[in-house]
Amino acid sequence: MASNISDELRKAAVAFHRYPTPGKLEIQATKPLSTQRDLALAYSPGVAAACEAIAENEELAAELTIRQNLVGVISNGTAVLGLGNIGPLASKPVMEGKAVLFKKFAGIDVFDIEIAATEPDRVVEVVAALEPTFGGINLEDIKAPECFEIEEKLKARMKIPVFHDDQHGTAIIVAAAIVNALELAEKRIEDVKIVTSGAGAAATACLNLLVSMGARKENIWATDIEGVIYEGRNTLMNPWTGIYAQPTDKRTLGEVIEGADIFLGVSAGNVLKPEMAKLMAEKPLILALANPVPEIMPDLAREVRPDAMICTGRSDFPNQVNNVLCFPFIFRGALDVGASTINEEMKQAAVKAIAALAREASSDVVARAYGGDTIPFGPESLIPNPFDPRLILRIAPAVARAAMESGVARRPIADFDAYDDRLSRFVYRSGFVMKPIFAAAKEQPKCVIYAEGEDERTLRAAQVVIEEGIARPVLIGRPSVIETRLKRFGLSIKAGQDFKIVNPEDDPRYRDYVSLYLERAGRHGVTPDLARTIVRTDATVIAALSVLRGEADAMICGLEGRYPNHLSTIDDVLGKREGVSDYAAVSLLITTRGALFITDTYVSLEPTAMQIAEKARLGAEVVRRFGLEPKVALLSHANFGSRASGTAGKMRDALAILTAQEPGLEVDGEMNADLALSQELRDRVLPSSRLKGEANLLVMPDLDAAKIASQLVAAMDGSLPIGPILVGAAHPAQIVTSTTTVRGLVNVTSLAVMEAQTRSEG
Ligand SMILES: NC(=O)C1=CN([C@@H]2O[C@H](COP(=O)(O)OP(=O)(O)OC[C@H]3O[C@@H](n4cnc5c(N)ncnc54)[C@H](OP(=O)(O)O)[C@@H]3O)[C@@H](O)[C@H]2O)C=CC1
Ligand SMILES: CC(=O)C(=O)O
Ligand SMILES: [Mg+2]
Repeated sequence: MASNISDELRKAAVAFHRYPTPGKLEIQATKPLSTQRDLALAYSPGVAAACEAIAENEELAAELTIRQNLVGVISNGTAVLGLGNIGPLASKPVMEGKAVLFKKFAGIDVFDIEIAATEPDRVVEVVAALEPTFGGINLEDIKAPECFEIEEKLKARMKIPVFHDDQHGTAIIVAAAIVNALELAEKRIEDVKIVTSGAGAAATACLNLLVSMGARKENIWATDIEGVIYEGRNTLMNPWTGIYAQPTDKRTLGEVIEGADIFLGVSAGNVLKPEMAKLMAEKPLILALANPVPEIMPDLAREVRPDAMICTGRSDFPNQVNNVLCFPFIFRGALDVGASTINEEMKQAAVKAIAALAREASSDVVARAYGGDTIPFGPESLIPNPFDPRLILRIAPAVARAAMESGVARRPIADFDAYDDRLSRFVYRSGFVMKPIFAAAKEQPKCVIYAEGEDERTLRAAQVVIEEGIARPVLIGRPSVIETRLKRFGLSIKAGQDFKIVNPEDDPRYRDYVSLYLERAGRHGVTPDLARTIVRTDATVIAALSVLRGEADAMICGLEGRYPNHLSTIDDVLGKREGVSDYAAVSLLITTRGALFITDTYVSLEPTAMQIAEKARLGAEVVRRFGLEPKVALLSHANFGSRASGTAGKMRDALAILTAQEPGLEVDGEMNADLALSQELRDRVLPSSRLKGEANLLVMPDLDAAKIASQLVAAMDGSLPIGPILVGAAHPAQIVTSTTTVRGLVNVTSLAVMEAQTRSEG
């Protein structure tokens, strides 16, 4: 039964599931339970009030419980991936996995439920009885033909969406891929020959959807473990697949594959042989979707059919056609309008949204910003990448609208702009913020030199950066120390092979470095003797010199020592970017409300109005790198002239300067922080404010305010801090802090690489 995955991946996956706690999920309370009063509200006696309210009006369950955001992922383990009938208990990792995907991609909570029942009526009884618990039911990995009967009966009985993911999630994403592939191949769905391997849950639903889109039954050839589904066959037949029976004496996949435009594999690994692929029509589409082993491995298919468009269900090849691109988002839309079902209109809306997203022409900047397909639309990129944050933004509203228009929405959305805003906030809160930066970095990894190359965090970050193809690291440090530590920490990267070392105690470029340093810093009180010592001992100087000499594209320092000292070295050696009068440090916090940028958190103690305006402009530049439009608030203790104090006046002056310099920038001030984050509050004070919605860049009047505010927010909210991000240097240079984590270093590395790419383009 062992599936064909490498030993290395198998071990890593088992460890992943085992540590640090068994499994992939846990339940978290969303209300505090720290006092007796909390307990009285959450539990007896207070909870009775919520119960009675629902007993009187059941719609209130959507407001008083998690039901409307809770989906049951339910399996009986009879068709688990392509592993077959391995039973409900063994299916649990997949169901936990689906639960995590629902949560990560769409913010939907899930109880995974594995039931020990195979007889359809029994499964129906168990699931139907769960209706009070859930806002929707996602049936998973239940084999055909039982799955058809189970779903049909549940749909008839339940007033919430019941969706068999392997049927419809798969059909939707397959249809989207086919729409796009046919356009590229210049073929029409009415004309193409479609051959399946598999005639089960996924295959049947895919074919039904394709027929509803124009595919012709006489062009469809379904095969399963017994071969071709033909008229008169009486083994392993059922009414659902029977409709695709062909009047033919051909009996095997090998016989019917000839001239096929589309191979749809939803069966088992390695079923499509290279010699069969050879027989397909020109520019064929090969959908080898069995998991974890596809019907044909992409390299093998490519070898025999260089003209083919090839998709698999896996994350490690391009064109991942997997229902993960659909189920989180179709449920998001359905739940958000209280849909009673997921109907054909909603499915078609999802197909269109996915197909259109893949084709969306995006400028370089937008493609990077969204971290989606860096490969432009084409044979290698027929559908969006599962991490494309636009998936939720496009599919959920399209599905919600279709539900409303087709009359199945119990809680229609009144304001779609506000809904879009809510979805965007979800996207940017959930760690997707860094995705575009990682995607951009991986596209063209650059050479990054790390000053503190012996630090454990640098070594661990280097391992990640190399494995993920984000950058080519150079570590400053003693080779023997680095080697010993790599061994101690169990890291596999190798000096010379995966990364380079610059050894300050023994570097042939030493003399050149000293004279360059003198050239740059000689007028800052550095004598030749001092220069010789510094270049041997100060890793930040060495890092900056190698960037200046073009030996590295970007530098990172700051794990040790003080921020101002690192900045002053960078200033001595690299200097400021042309047209910039001062540096700024922008801190990004991924808060529970979304991404919040704060400037200047490290550089200027008491900036002038002119400097504040510049910091706002540099901050806006950073916000744009994340694909966001800056919404800038100049913060103060006063609101729009409410007090005549000095700092309020300074922020007002800064606004005037900024508006003159960059009239298109959405900025206002001076204002309090609460006004910056609430349109409603702002409307009460200055309804005509140029700032709309929530500010995402807060410009602080001085360093105290910036540092205190960012640390307070991070500590109270548990926000994820990214940065500080240094702007204003003539070459890419970043200064982290002594508390930066390994993940933090990886984040800053990606930002530095992205900046280096922009410089080399410019
Ligand atoms: N990429 C994606 O998003 C998805 C991929 N899949 C994959 O599709 C496959 C099928 O899933 P599903 O439809 O839910 O399961 P089902 O059990 O409902 O259907 C499986 C089908 O494949 C056939 N089959 C099994 N082994 C072979 C074989 N060696 N040669 C030819 N046909 C075979 C079965 O035939 P018979 O019944 O006669 O035994 C049956 O028709 C799995 O590998 C699954 O991982 C499924 C859903 C989504
Ligand atoms: C992806 C999926 O649902 C499956 O392979 O079963
Ligand atoms: Mg499945």
